[in-house]
Amino acid sequence: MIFNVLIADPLSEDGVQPLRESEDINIEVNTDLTDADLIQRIGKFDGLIVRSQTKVTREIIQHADNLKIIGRAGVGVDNIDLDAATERGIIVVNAPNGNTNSAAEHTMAMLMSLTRNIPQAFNALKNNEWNRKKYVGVEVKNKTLGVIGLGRIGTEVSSRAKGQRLNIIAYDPFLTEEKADNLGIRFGTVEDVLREADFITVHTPLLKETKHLLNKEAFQMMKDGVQIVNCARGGIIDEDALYEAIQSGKVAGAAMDVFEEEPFLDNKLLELPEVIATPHLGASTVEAQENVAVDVCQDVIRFLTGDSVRNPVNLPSVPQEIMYKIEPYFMLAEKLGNFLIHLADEVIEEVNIYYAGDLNELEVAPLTRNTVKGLLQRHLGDHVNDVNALFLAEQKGISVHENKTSRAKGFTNLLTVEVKTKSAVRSVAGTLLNGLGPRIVKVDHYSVDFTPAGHLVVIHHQDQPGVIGKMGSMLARNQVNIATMQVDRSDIGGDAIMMLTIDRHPEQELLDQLHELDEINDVTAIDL
Ligand SMILES: NC(=O)c1ccc[n+]([C@@H]2O[C@H](COP(=O)([O-])OP(=O)(O)OC[C@H]3O[C@@H](n4cnc5c(N)ncnc54)[C@H](O)[C@@H]3O)[C@@H](O)[C@H]2O)c1
Ligand SMILES: O=C(O)[C@H](O)COP(=O)(O)O
Repeated sequence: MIFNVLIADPLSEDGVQPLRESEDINIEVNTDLTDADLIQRIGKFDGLIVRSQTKVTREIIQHADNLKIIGRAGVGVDNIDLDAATERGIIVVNAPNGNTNSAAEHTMAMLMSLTRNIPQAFNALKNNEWNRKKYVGVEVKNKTLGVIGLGRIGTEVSSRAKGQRLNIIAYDPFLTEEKADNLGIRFGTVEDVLREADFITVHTPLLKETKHLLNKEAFQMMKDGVQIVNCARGGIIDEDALYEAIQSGKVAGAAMDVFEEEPFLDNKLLELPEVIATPHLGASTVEAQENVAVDVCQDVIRFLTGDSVRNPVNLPSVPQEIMYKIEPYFMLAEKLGNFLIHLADEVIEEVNIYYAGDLNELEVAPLTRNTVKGLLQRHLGDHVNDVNALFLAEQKGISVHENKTSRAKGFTNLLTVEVKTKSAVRSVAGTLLNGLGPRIVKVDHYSVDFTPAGHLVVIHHQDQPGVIGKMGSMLARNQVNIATMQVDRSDIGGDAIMMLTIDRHPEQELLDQLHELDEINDVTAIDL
């Protein structure tokens, strides 16, 4: 199968080259598409790669009938409707590390330009104005830099700012006093940062909680003459409030790389001499663009050719060394889900997944997604995948729980899936046998041992002499060959199970005839 990938924003050729060379992928580079063009054309693409310019809206995603992956060559994914992508089972990947250094360097350049009026002075000079008095700046040494958001870029900025002898106070919901001590910075609340800093730089994503984080009230809390830097995302600062704070003299200046509306042109902030700005250039270096293009294109290739991705945004990221250990269990998890859904006659309300033995030691979230995918596939078909399995389960009112235990009842690893419906609890357990692949070893409380593949028949019957013979003759009369067979019972003469693997799909009529036998309570055919 050949996959079509659209590159909708300019990307470094270093990243694009491997896509071009891939035998499995056809690329189209078209960086001039309007929203309407995209809506019209997106249907034929399996992959879409963008930077921050293209807005991948819900409407575009709704028209993306074949889209499997959206790659963002950069960090921020606020230009992509993640919920819409997840709901449609489209994986979103980004390139979170490739531009950290460039963004941190740009932040420092902006801070230093701001404090020394470099852009304004240069501009004046260009206009033949030699004015040394007007452009007197301030030193940063021994002043306090407030950092809001101490992730990759915030941390890099802090370490560079320490080199400028700035004292750092930072707030991040994941920052502890201990971590701050190790970084040689001070830990504070947002209010501490706002009150104590001489310069404030924001490095958070744009989220509901960070939208207008720096607003009128925040500016009021700040020191008089504070200077602000935003090289993260437009919208973290309320631009109207900033304008007023500068006009009132509360804020002495601002350096902005990102804006609420981009492109940022004809904006009143640009009329203020205290504001310096760049057109979203934080990641615009040769090195950063090579890095992010390579990272995102590699992930797109990996995904489309069946490998696991390194930087998923709408799936928890699992380190390679852990992925390597759990990947062999993927098929087992999915098959157990596929099998079990056939035993549940009513609407599933709850799924419990028990990880035992070796599995107890592993990060099992991807296995849970595969199990749920297997369960939902019977009714939702290909619409369900790793990305949306848990979302769809939640949407259908099914609660999913993971449980871990070291006791694997004689197996080195045991994966048990249990579903609860209004009136029943059904379960199946499987293991991965060295060299033999996945095996199902328990159906409800019965012990069995079969490969979860091919045409399976589960028969619940009464443990009486002659049942197996009757069943065998009936299949023989219908030209159905039995490949493997397992029998187990709860007690002598009590409820029992037969697990058959047969060589072809059985007709419903045959299943009905089996069911009509007095000793047989239930017959379920399952094709895996
Ligand atoms: N200007 C550019 O060209 C450019 C380049 C790269 C990245 N960026 C942007 O810079 C920002 C940071 O990128 P990063 O790679 O460091 O991301 P990151 O995920 O490593 O760090 C973001 C940090 O913000 C913190 N955070 C979240 N909510 C917060 C809140 N309410 N208050 C304080 N902290 C909060 C998170 O805990 C996290 O540590 C993003 O918005 C990204 O899109 C811009
Ligand atoms: O979030 C990012 O990575 C930056 O904002 C860079 O955006 P860009 O790819 O459009 O330069």
